Amino acid sequence: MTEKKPGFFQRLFGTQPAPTPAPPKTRPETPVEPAPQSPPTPAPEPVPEPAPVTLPEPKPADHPMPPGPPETTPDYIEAIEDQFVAPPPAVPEPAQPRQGWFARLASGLKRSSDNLSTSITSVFTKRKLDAATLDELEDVLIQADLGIDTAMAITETLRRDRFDKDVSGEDVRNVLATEVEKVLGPVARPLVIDTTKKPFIILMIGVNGSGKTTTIGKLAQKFAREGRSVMLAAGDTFRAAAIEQLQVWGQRTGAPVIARPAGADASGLAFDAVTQAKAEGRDVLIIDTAGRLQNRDELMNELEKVIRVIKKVDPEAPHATLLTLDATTGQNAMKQVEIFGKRAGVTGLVMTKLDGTARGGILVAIAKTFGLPVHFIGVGEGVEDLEPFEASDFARAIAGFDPSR
Ligand SMILES: Nc1nc2c(ncn2[C@@H]2O[C@H](COP(=O)(O)OP(=O)(O)OP(=O)(O)O)[C@@H](O)[C@H]2O)c(=O)[nH]1
Repeated sequence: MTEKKPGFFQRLFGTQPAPTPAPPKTRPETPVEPAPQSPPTPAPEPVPEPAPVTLPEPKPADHPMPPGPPETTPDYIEAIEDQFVAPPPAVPEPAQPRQGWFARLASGLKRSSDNLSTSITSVFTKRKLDAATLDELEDVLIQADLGIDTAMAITETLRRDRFDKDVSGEDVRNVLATEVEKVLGPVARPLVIDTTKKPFIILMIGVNGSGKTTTIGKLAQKFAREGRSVMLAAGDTFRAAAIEQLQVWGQRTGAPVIARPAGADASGLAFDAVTQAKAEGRDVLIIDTAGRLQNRDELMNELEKVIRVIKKVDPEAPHATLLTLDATTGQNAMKQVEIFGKRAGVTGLVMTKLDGTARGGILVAIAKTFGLPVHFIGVGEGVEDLEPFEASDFARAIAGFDPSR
């Protein structure tokens, strides 16, 4: 059970630290050296040299630079090489207190909880609980994507306990929180890093833009804070921007990033990354993959190939295959779980962008239907906006209650 700390209200309603923004999807900016000042007169003084830039010692063994396809621009290669030669040291960020997370969870789920609360309140104004009201409530819950089973469980509980009595919106939200927690409790399982695996290999999969790369960055940060040595593999070789985005996260967290120029073979890169992480005795290797729609057969074949190739180096790997689900995709997320599960053997879920939707209830329907572990949820783009999934916190927040109590 999560420890409830004092001072939450102050954090919830007062100021809270601005979350660290996610790195941009554009190429990271190369520091611009100051232009030498022109001398005021045409005197023959030498133009002052710009201050030398001190870089950490290069670690070439960490960062091999495999050849890229000929179409790669020199510009791009240079940018990538810069990352390899001079990885900046990790800047450890202070651990954030958990109360901060409750505030982010509540505000992230606000659209979902407001939507539910408003609908529930409108159903339960001046009414005794009768069959028509229960039907209306069931519709509201189904429209909120909670799934038919959970919607029925909630209305059944109310029918049994409160039929023909006055029922307030708050009573209903209490039942909602209890039923949602019942569904989510069994799937709220932490991602356990098995330390006997060196490295523990995590494969991150999902449709385009579902938040894989961002989630990898957030996870790398968490693992680095836990004192683990992390390596990242930029397996989304389709998009140069995705490689660069991962490299920014690598810089931020001090994790070396195995990358090849855009267009390179993703399974070859995965093979090299696993081999290298093994040779270096890394604790965790997180492999990014290109986003793919679950109905694109050839892309799903490619994903299967990546997995086969990883297994050549370590037959038990990947030790975790995490599917990132964008909550805003609503019902389509159900299909994604089904197909990625069949093709790639999903071991756990990360639901992102719960802050960008009023349909956070979809997580409940997914939990009920598939029973897959939900390890983390994301409620924003910042590095602090991803946390291990806790059933009661989520259930309370989605029902519009303070999750810290
Ligand atoms: N609001 C919000 N945005 C998020 C969250 N997680 C990720 N994002 C944003 O979603 C966008 C896509 O995230 P990426 O991490 O690039 O997604 P991806 O799955 O790697 O994308 P592809 O490389 O196209 O497959 C970025 O702008 C992220 O900042 C979240 O929890 N909340």
